[in-house]
Amino acid sequence: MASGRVRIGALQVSKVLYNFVNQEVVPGTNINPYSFWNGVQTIISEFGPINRALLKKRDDLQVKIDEWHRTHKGQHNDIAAYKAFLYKIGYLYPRNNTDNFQINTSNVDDEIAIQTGPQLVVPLMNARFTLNAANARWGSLYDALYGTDVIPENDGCEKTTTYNKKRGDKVIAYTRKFLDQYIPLANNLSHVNAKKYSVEAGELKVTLQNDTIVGLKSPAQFVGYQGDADTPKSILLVHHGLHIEIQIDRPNSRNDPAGIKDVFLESAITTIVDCEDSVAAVDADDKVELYRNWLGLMKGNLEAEFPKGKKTITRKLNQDRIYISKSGTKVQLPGRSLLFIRHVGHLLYTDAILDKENHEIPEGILDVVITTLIALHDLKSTSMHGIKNSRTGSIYIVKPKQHGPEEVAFTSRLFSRVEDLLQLPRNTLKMGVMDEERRTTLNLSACIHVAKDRLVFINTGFLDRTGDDIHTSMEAGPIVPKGQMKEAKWLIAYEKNNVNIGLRHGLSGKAQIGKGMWAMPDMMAAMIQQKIVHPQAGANCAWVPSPTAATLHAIHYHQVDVFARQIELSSKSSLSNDYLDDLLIIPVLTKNLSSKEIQHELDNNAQSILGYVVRWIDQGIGCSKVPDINNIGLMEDRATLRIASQLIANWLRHKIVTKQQIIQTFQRMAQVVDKQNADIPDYQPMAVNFDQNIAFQAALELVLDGTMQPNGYTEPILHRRRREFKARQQQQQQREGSQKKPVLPLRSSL
Ligand SMILES: CC(=O)SCCNC(=O)CCNC(=O)[C@H](O)C(C)(C)COP(=O)(O)OP(=O)(O)OC[C@H]1O[C@@H](n2cnc3c(N)ncnc32)[C@H](O)[C@@H]1OP(=O)(O)O
Ligand SMILES: O=CC(=O)O
Ligand SMILES: [Mg+2]
Repeated sequence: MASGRVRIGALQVSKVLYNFVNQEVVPGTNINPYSFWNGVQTIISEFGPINRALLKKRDDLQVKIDEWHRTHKGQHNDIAAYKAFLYKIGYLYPRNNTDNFQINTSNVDDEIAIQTGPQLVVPLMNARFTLNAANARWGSLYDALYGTDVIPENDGCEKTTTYNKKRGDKVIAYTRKFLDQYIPLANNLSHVNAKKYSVEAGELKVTLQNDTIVGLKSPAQFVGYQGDADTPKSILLVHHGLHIEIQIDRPNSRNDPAGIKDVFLESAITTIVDCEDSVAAVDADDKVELYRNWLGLMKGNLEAEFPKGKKTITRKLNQDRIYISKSGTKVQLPGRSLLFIRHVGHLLYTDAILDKENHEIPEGILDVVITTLIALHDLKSTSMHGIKNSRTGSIYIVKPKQHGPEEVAFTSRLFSRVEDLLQLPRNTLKMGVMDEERRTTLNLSACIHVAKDRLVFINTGFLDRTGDDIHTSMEAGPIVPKGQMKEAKWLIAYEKNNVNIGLRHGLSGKAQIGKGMWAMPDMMAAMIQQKIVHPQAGANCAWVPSPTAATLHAIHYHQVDVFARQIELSSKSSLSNDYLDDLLIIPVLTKNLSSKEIQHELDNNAQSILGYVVRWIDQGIGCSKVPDINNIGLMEDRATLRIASQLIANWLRHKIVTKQQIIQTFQRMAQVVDKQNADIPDYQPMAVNFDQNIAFQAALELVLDGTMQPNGYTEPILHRRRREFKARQQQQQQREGSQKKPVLPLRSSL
């Protein structure tokens, strides 16, 4: 047995994982480590082979679909024939079997069941960001407006090194308007004219400039306050189930007539801490790093120390917020976002544990056993800091990249076995199902059915879903450029289908119907304009990339009453719509592209692939902001990489581009990316030696071998290449005999 491993029965567990579990996780859980590891062994031997069989089924179906397209050239538009074929091979499930049921999930926290609002996603590898995300339940509207393009930088309103009063005044005006819209005063009076907020006999009173004293149009919106009733430090209000806090601090209010220092919005109601597409975790060391951060969240003691400006900051989890209610009793509101954890999908295998045949085990199995063991600290309230995640005793797991009902059922059975192992009541483990693979979308009712007692969300992960659409139909013909995908008929149907099916099966009030990521982290004005479509479509939540985006997107849930919208949608006959035919429309090009259009698309994708991959391979960073060809910083993760690489692979397959053209383009764009990254310490330029640069080779491989990747996933190549990079780095360090440099010098995992 290799050194660095501990034998547990037939398993070989890496020491770093074994020690972490036994020394850091188990104490306080009342779990016997011996029984735990034995149980893990049994689960792996039972579920490992099924995992493998499910993956084989994916491949078998893909082979049949490829063959059908090859033998039915140009017939992909014959939906009836295509559909009949998909039913025949079992890709499509019969429709009517599972149509008539409601989900039955219980013990769900309010944040999921009855609150609507932004859902933040954060890479769990990065403790600094993760803490920020957990604390993003509450966000400053003043900061979110002042710091972003929602207030345009023109007319003297630029962001300057010191406070720009003109810009600040715009922020204040925007916020007062927000208050007038969602917390209106009686008699159509305005917060703009407020000079004092106070509490009298349990009611909020607002004194205006002309000394009129007015209450709220709906007095029930006033929930509580902090400080003295006559001169409160903060006023707590509520609208659409979301809280708003007016903070009053005259000396620090920049001469605001009412002494308002800031307005805080309840923002990231839920957060997904991510072990999947936004992280680069390729071995036991990486996995333990992730799990240790999750442990810190579940024990409430996660901390990160980092330099900011001239100071060193120590970031911790925020406490709950305490107010005095109207009637003088205590009001306690969660200070932190309700956390989900996103595991990896069924495809990944990890060498953190080897099975009896010396094979790597399915990483999804490792994720569920370890993260659930860790979450016992939350369920058993072992936190010394009074920090708690679920108040209903649930553990929220997002399971990504599942292909159809069989795979969802497999996950649910696996969850049950882990519940038994850790003596948890059935359905403690809740499942969020990413509707992000074609076979899941097409059989969504059946997927929900097999998880109906533990389902807490369905979410349109449109990025992976786009990648899967391209790969599945690889042989059908050349696919449209990325920018045109938004208008594709299948995608429009997919978004509607998800909401419809969610409502049909009674998710409203029990589980979230969620929408996808805003992938332009710096374009907040555009987000304010566009992302309102998510609540309008009946979605309880939608993904945002940052706390600032969460605060701004929260405004949309004040604008739209999602539950009212869901009732409206449910009463429409369209709820019974079956979008199947539209979902099957393949986005094949219908007109020839000019060589200029082709090269532009190739350049753009090459730049984003290289910009993302070089940080993934060399620095272990799984989510980056990468400029596109128009210099707009885009959030890139493995799902966006899947789209870009599959699209170019598809164009190569259909001779829209040549291999030579791709290589030349990648070499040219590597120089652009090298320039963009020149300021990163220790950055190794790709353009120095293309043949030897692992990141460059990985990027190219993703495209040139793209058609052969399972379901178009990027993980196999990324993981192999990152391991290669780490090994090379280690060898180099050994050669240099350097003790100083850590193996992963550049990871920003503070
Ligand atoms: C298809 C899918 O699966 S989508 C899901 C995966 N995607 C994600 O998880 C997106 C997460 N977002 C991120 O990783 C980042 O926001 C990026 C990479 C997009 C941009 O990162 P950066 O360029 O470093 O952001 P930027 O410089 O604008 O802001 C950094 C600040 O914002 C905070 N921040 C940014 N994103 C987040 C986040 N998701 N959660 C918490 N804090 C965040 C950081 O903590 C930092 O503040 P600090 O200095 O006080 O710690
Ligand atoms: O995971 C989200 C996606 O869009 O993919
Ligand atoms: Mg995804």
